Amino acid sequence: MPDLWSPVDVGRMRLRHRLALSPMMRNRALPDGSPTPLDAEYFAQRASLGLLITGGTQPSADGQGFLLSHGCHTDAHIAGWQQVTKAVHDAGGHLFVQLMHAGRVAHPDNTPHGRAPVAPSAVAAGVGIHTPSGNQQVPPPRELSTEEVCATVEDFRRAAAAAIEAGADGVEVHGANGFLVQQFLSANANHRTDAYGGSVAGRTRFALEVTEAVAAEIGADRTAVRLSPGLRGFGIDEGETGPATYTHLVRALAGLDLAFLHLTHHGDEALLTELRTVFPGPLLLTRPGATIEERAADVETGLADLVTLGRLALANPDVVTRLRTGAALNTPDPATFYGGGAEGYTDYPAL
Ligand SMILES: Cc1cc2nc3c(=O)[nH]c(=O)nc-3n(C[C@H](O)[C@H](O)[C@H](O)COP(=O)(O)O)c2cc1C
Repeated sequence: MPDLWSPVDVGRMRLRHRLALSPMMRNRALPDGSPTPLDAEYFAQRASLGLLITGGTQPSADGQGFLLSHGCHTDAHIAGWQQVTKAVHDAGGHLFVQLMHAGRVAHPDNTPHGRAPVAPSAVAAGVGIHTPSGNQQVPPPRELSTEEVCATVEDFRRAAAAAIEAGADGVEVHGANGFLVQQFLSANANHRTDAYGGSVAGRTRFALEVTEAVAAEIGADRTAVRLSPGLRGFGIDEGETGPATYTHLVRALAGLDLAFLHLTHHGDEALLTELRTVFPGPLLLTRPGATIEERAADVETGLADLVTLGRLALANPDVVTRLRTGAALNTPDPATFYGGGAEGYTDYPAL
């Protein structure tokens, strides 16, 4: 079995090792959502990770949930991302833009337009997120009409084209962590009676249509999807319907020849093993909070082809060199929390 330091082909990329930068919002875009030179510097510093995935980036104005998050749907956004992709490529890395529509995990005070969040159904997430006036409960969302669901699929398609125009190596569809795509997947958030709700096939339809639209636009070998089966949090509780939903969805995704599937482990080891069998392409695994040894073991046992580093790579931009040479690692700030609470998605000091 391969080790962490062996090369791997992923989509159009030949990567020198099996580590990748996990997507992490830093919430320091310009107020219009454009990336800045600080973003270019931040990603270039971490280029030795090879595959860098940006933090959640809204495909449309309505997709924004958090303060000062990035967008990828205007000419200004494209110009900003061009600076980032150039810096990353000059430093030898590859950049995938993570397209994230926050859905109901959003607060109007965090967006320039101030509109109410939208979601599959008018079911509140029941969580608090960081806003300019501190931690606030997210308000109940407005239910998307069927036409709006189709329009949202098109937003993802256009944003994927914009990411490629900006020089990105690909796009990761954010189907994890309780945001819009996972709200469609989860029976406790999706009470729709049209084709996008109800059965497993109905609840997985939006995730599939978004992925197919992105793949048709930019090529399947530049398209990835992140899923977090078994997540409890952000108002998501998939309960007994979860495993069947993910087996169905991943089986359908397996037919698309994607660049990679990114799974986050939330404790169901048997489901993870099953999904690994169902999906024949490259599998990127996030095992939150795991040690380097545990992450390396996921590659060595063949459970994953690549593994991410998140907070460790925030605190150590040169984490690859440190790991290769056995140098000491900075400990991530334990106050950095990614649960969407008061501390969630706020700035983190290391560049
Ligand atoms: C500051 C911060 C921001 C995050 N933002 C995102 C995000 O935008 N998209 C996403 O899919 N995951 C996000 N996450 C989750 C990480 O990708 C990752 O799953 C998590 O940090 C666990 O991995 P780790 O133990 O290596 O840090 C974020 C995590 C942190 C710490």
